[in-house]
Amino acid sequence: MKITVLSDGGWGTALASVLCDNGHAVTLWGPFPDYLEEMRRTRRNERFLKGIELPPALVLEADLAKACAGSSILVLAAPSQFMRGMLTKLRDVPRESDVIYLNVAKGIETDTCKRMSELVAEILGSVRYAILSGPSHAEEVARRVPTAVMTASKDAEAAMTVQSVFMNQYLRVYTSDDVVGAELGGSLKNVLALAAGVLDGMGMGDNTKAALMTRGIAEMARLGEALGGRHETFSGLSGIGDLIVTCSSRHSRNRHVGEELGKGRKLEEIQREMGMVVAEGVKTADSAYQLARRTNVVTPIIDEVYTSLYQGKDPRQAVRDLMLRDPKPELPRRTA
Ligand SMILES: NC(=O)C1=CN([C@@H]2O[C@H](COP(=O)(O)OP(=O)(O)OC[C@H]3O[C@@H](n4cnc5c(N)ncnc54)[C@H](O)[C@@H]3O)[C@@H](O)[C@H]2O)C=CC1
Ligand SMILES: O=C(CO)COP(=O)(O)O
Repeated sequence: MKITVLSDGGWGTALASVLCDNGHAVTLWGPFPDYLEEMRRTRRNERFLKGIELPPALVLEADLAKACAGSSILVLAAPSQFMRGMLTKLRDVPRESDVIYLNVAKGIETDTCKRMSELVAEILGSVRYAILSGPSHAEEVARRVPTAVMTASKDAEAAMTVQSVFMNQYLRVYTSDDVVGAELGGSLKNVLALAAGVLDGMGMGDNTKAALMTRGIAEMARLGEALGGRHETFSGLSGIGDLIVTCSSRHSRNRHVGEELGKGRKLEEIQREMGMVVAEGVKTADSAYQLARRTNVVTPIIDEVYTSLYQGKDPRQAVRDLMLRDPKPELPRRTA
């Protein structure tokens, strides 16, 4: 099958390698032709996925129309804040009529607060859409470390196609029909990963991290359900699974940003140091905060991340305020 991966970040590159391993004809497109040329010369993507050799069969193509021609799956691998621009370019390019758009980004557009499926529908209309999500750092998938993810689509056939195309001995893929839950799980966990990093940076303990993750998933599920996701999805790979990996992994960019903030550094300086590498949670904290206001869902941790990032609140004060919220039961009391 011809499959095109749109955007040359770490994740797009790792997934392109999986697809090459699985014997597909894979093309990788990137937004910067000069950088694509450098990758073609070195057969590496040192900017976004260090130390990994690109598969010999992987085609690198700077022309979007050529890259997409004849493809059965277009993997949308741009960070979410660049997705609108990429989809707008894609609209003007000839594509197969039954092509599957597989989003692998984990974020919510700022200003509009749109999930990626909403953005695809707005720009491309009613098309076959699926999302791939779950605990999966590019650095490990590219090294063929056993990993499990899920793909969600309203179109059962599309989900099964994605499953069969990506699945192999080191990548296990489950299917689901909960697109909203999967999109929100993958996006909201990045905001909590920032908080987890802040705790690391401040030198807090394992108890604190476990409390954050447990109360964090409750918050994600509450907001996710209010926005149309299924509660059970947040107990799965795209919920608690991804939250665990992102809050604890040395590979996580979001946890890294949080850790530097927790050491007292400024956000602008940390992001400048990361260059073009993206930590989605920074923007998603804003969208998540807005979505919680719209739905009247109580999201104390997301709110503290938002005020620490955007209103200059001291993260130590944020932790104190979370600890001293009104006492509550963990679960509502059983009446019978
Ligand atoms: N890296 C990972 O392990 C995983 C990442 N994801 C998600 O995949 C999406 C892409 O992330 P990564 O591949 O990690 O990105 P990255 O941080 O490795 O690379 C940044 C990407 O943004 C593009 N870019 C930079 N400036 C741009 C601009 N001005 N206009 C258009 N494109 C621009 C770059 O070409 C590159 O493709 C994100 O939503 C991320 O949350 C999901 C699962 C795993
Ligand atoms: O989504 C991811 C792993 O599943 C990547 O997380 P980071 O963006 O924090 O690196």
